[in-house]
Amino acid sequence: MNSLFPNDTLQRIRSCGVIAVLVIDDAAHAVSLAKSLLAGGIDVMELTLRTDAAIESLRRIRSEVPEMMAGVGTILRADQIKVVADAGAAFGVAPGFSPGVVKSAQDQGLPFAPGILTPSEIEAAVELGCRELKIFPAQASGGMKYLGSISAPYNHLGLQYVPLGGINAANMVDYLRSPIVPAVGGSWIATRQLIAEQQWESIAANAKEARREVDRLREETQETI
Ligand SMILES: O=C[C@H](O)COP(=O)(O)O
Ligand SMILES: CC(=O)C(=O)O
Repeated sequence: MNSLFPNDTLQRIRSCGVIAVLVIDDAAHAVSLAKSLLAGGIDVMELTLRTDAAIESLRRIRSEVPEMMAGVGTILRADQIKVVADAGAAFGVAPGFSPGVVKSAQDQGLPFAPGILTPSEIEAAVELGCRELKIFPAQASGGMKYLGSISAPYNHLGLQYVPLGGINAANMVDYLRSPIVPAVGGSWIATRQLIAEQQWESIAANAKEARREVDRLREETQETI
């Protein structure tokens, strides 16, 4: 097996343009959260394994909000991959590159994007067969200028990068203009605090704002073709 993203999963991520990265403390909030994101036009989310509620939240969303594509983030150990795959995650990601985690994702057939920040990490990930990568922390490391520079030697490989870290409605379009970026990810749409306070309208409004940025960019690029 491999851990490549199937075309339809990648297409869904590209079409959404933004992955809502979530830290959820209470699985009872999961369904309302997913519905709020959908109301704002965001249908791809990443539940981070930073809290115990992430896996139960994934199960509830899969069963009650099937229109949402839910992946899992912050996968730090190889043994977590089976739990994530068994719970029905559409994909897995991590902030960094761990060969053991990548190999476990390949064994389980879970689409997986490791985090990279250096040429050596890109090369190690490519050597293991990865094509979809996360770049973290994107803004602090130099934003799209850094990503454009670091990715240049590998452009012939068709790698795809999802930037994460410090991204928001004001800077997301800088990344999305690049053909090597199918989507950005970020926690600004639904912060841990907004979720804990059940601020569903604010979350839907943030999602809508992000959606507007993606749509505006699409209109602009079509106009210039
Ligand atoms: O720790 C990283 C976050 O999950 C994603 O970055 P952000 O909070 O800057 O959006
Ligand atoms: C930061 C990130 O990429 C993750 O937690 O998976």
